[in-house]
Amino acid sequence: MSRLTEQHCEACRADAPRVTEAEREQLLPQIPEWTLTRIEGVEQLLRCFHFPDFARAMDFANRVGELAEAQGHHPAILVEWGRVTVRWWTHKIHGLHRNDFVMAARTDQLVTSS
Ligand SMILES: C[C@H](O)[C@H](O)[C@H]1CNC2=NC(N)=NC(=O)C2=N1
Repeated sequence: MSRLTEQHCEACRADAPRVTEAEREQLLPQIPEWTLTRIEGVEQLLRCFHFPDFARAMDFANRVGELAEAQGHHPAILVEWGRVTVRWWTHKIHGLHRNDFVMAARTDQLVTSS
């Protein structure tokens, strides 16, 4: 299987499977900076990105938004002075799909490409 950064999101349906425990163990090492968390009962991937000021935080958030639009899969993004918090989960299945791991890895690439 190719690396997460080389993959694209698939169209998500309400009956799509959540990632299994085994898949999670296999995928998490590719996104070591991300935290597995549960918010209001929904499992999500979370990472905080740090920047020198608000303008560069906003610029990064906009690039995450462009990535989301291109892939048809969207995060929660909190923009603060010097910090952007990104959370990925799949709304339709109220949990984690492979898409969320792909998007977390692709989000990391935006930092290294900035
Ligand atoms: C109609 C539209 O494609 C769907 O609602 C997409 C939009 N982006 C999405 N993003 C996320 N994170 N989860 C979804 O279930 C989802 N569904």
